[in-house]
Amino acid sequence: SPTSNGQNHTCKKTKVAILGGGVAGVTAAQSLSNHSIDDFVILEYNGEIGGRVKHTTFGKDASGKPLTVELGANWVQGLGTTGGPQNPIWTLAQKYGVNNTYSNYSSILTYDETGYSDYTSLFDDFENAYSVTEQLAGTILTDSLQDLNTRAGLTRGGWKPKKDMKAQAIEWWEWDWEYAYEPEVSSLLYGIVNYNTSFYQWSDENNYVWDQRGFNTWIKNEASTFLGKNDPRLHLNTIVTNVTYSDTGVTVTDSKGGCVEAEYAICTFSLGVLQNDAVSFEPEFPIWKQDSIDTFDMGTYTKIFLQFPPDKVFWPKDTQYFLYADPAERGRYPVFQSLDAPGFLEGSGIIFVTVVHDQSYRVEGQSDEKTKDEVMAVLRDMYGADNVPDPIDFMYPRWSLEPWAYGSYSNWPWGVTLEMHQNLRANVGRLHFAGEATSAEYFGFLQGAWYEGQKAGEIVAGCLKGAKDSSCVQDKHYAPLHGSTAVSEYDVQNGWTVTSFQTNGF
Ligand SMILES: Cc1cc2nc3c(=O)[nH]c(=O)nc-3n(C[C@H](O)[C@H](O)[C@H](O)COP(=O)(O)OP(=O)(O)OC[C@H]3O[C@@H](n4cnc5c(N)ncnc54)[C@H](O)[C@@H]3O)c2cc1C
Repeated sequence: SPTSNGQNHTCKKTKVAILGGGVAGVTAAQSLSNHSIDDFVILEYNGEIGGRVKHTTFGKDASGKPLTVELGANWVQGLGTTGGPQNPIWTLAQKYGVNNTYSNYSSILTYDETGYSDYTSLFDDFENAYSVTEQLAGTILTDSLQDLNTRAGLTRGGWKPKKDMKAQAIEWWEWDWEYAYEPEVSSLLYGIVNYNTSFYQWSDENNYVWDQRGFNTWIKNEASTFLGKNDPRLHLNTIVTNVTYSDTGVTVTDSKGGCVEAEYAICTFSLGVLQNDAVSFEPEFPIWKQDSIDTFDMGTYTKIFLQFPPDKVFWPKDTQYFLYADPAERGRYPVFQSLDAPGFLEGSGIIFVTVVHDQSYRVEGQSDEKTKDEVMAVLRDMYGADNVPDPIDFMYPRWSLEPWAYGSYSNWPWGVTLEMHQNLRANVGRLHFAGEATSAEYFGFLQGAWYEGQKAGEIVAGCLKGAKDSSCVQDKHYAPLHGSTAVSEYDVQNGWTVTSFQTNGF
């Protein structure tokens, strides 16, 4: 029979179509399951679940066995206290015995293009400024003041790196490394709130996962508590191309012409996927929704892996991090992280360097060879040309180009309100949204995806149980969105003498 989107075959019918099998998709399905709603399908682009929690093999250990490294999420961020509140990701990582080690951010040495150079005292300067900035964010929130960008916030605290490349390297370590964007474009208010919700609510520890089964082992294990082996509800290698939604249902088509007709759908595609029109939505999203998709930022975070002969490791083995201040370009190969350090992949000879945003685009757009040459030149500046042999393996992912992600994780641009963010979260008809980016409190983090997936699952379960169920809520959205200067204030005192726009339009 013809389907609602005109295709001439029968659609598979189900109650809920879950679009994407990352953390949010899996927790959404788990919520439905917990409500005894078992009639759902998960449509996933890749050949396995986990989404941006993704690993690959890289290099070899002493016995010739390939090693596993994480291309995406790598840390549990904000753990929690025993008996106290815990990050759900930490609870699950412990439940499945995921191997991890405390990231000691004090275990760091600093470098510039001449080699080792101790500028660690700048950390204290930054952190003093940051405390002032935190207070400021608190005032902005409680007094509903206008948001600032983080640059202005840091300046208020007395932090002004200007052209001092060492100070810029410190700032990159403290800010860009987490948000994947510069302070200039990041919200002071929501950047600080985002830090505090995880690190003050639970604990300020970040544990680095080096489990050789891969970090996504907890997702797979958790999914197997409600999905059977080869469960027919899990459709892997399925590329969704069209989502047609209304107030009565959602029809989803994939690239092979397969189709699912559902009473509800939960879309967990990344902000990058939504921004890049990788999937068509019919009807087009309402303006309030589309604007919010286009307003939030999708950051890119690229880890570049190198393996050296384990007996020729040239960096201090007892140290976790090495910060490099490039003399000309901020954020150019700034943080090297050793996996051949106590508690990690000891004896592996693996080190990796991380870049974000513009440097990610640059690196992801060029050849492996070119990037390798650049990184090697930096390492030889840091440690001396004679000490640094050629790597025996080299690899990095290209997140900004992945058609199922188009980036790594979202960031909150400055000046953007909570209402605008709510428009990103809110459902359109029976199409609901969840994922890292829809989390106001934990955007960018695994916990954000986890809570949002759970929330969407709860709402849809409530709706399926009966429209009167109190958990079946229409998400709030704001249209139009107010917040700029009132027209009456466009006057001479405010430097505005042209009045024609008021009579003739803009
Ligand atoms: C490099 C990197 C480092 C990170 N580091 C950390 C970290 O250390 N700690 C932390 O907490 N978080 C980290 N994150 C963020 C974390 O990985 C994400 O917040 C989380 O995994 C997002 O889950 P999600 O379910 O919202 O989205 P996703 O994992 O993106 O899930 C969405 C799913 O939809 C699928 N999909 C997309 N398009 C289609 C389509 N057309 N058809 C069918 N399926 C589709 C995708 O394949 C994917 O599986 C990092 C992310 C990256 C990339």
